[in-house]
Amino acid sequence: MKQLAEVLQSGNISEFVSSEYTVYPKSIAKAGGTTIAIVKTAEGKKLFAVGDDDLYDALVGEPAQGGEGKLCALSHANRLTINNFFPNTAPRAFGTKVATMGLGDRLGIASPGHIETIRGKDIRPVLAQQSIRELALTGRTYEDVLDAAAYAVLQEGYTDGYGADGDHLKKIEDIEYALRLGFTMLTLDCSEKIDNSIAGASDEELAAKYEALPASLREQYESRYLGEAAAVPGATLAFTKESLVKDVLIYHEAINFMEEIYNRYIATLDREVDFEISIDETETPTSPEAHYLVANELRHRGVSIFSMAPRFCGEFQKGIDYIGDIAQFERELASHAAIAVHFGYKLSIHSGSDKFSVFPLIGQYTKGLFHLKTAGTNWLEAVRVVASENPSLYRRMHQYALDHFEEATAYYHVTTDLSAIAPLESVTDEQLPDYMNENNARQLLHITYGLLLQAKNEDGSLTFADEFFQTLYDREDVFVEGLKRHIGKHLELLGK
Ligand SMILES: O=C(O)[C@@H](O)[C@H](O)[C@H](O)C(=O)CO
Repeated sequence: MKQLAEVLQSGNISEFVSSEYTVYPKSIAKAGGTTIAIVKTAEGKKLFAVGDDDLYDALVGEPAQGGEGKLCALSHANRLTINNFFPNTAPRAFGTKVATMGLGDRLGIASPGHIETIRGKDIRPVLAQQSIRELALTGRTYEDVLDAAAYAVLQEGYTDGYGADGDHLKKIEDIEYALRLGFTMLTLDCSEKIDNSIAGASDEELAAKYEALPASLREQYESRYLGEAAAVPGATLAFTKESLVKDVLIYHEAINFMEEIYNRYIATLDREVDFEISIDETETPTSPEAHYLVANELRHRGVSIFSMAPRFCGEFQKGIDYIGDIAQFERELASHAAIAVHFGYKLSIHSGSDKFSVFPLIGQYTKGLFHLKTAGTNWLEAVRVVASENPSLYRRMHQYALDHFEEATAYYHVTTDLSAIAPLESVTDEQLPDYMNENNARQLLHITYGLLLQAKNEDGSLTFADEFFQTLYDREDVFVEGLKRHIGKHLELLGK
């Protein structure tokens, strides 16, 4: 470590040679008289610091061998110190004028590869993006999520800014949890306030429900939407009394919820937060008219949003390409994108992983100004690494996923055909990575991530996770290249 201290202070990192550990060269940073760097050791990544002032004193670590400097854990406390001395390692809001991409990292190890993929492009990364569902399934916390993203930004010397999205939040306590930690994006999941029963209600039931609303409210809706046609350039909108009644009954409570959370939190914060509305995780596809209604009501109520995630026609399932009539998708996308432009926010594409057949349309109709959310596909790239570098582990994980698939379908909507997946015994080790190119196998491994990562043996040890993370640690170069290739394909087709 003495040599490392010397080369860090001299700035001649190229002279550093060690059999014990390697330095991430882009991580070298100075604040006052202290220099830090992230190093890869046999025991994991550490933060090395050498110096003698505030930053050095604030970092918690052990004296390094050789007496020069100290070796610190990539801990939550040290991350907060790093944030204080290096502001670019703290998340920020981006607003509506730049394209953004949610790069959800369920493992806490994907962000370096994401940064290398997105660096220099006309789009900014939301590296710290996880839903409460993902935290529950992986056993992680939002502190873990932020820590991992911040250390990745330090490791990669990334200075263009990154976001932190408390994703698919439904409960007040989860919203407050994310905001308390400094999350810079809030995705409000309104699915529990959307009344999906309306789609199948009889005319009598619809009339009774609608008449039960206050007359003043009904008159307000009717005067706004049944009078003059909505004038949104590029959007085809046609309200009828029948469609208006349904949309009001489907979304009225959700709109109230959006307004409540905005007024209670977003409007009162002393900092910028990108506020996203999610109405995508629901059975009811969002018609362009319904999208316009929600957006227009929010405007009338003074609610300003960063992005809106409608439930598009067709299927945006996890980890696989778009399923549906692409011509209809294009027609409706044109209106959805025009509505977003009209009201001054970005269209957000959830379950954005792998929707290659519609990415060019999304880039075209949003004019390159969108928010795209991915998460599962990044987990699957890690699984691909295991399939190529540790076939025995992959086979055990694959079998476990087959055995526990039904349990996982409680969390995610998929139409996976397990019978279409090639039997493990028919696949050679060299062919294992090909599973990640087959939709049914992709969804099998996608939705079982929580069960796989938290599986335990009878003695309480982790069945797969320790070996899984060690494999990814040993072959992080393969993981980075896989993410650059796969997420790079997303960006290229989106026109970025
Ligand atoms: O799995 C989750 O809960 C999230 O990744 C969620 O699916 C996210 O909002 C998303 O759409 C990622 O593609």
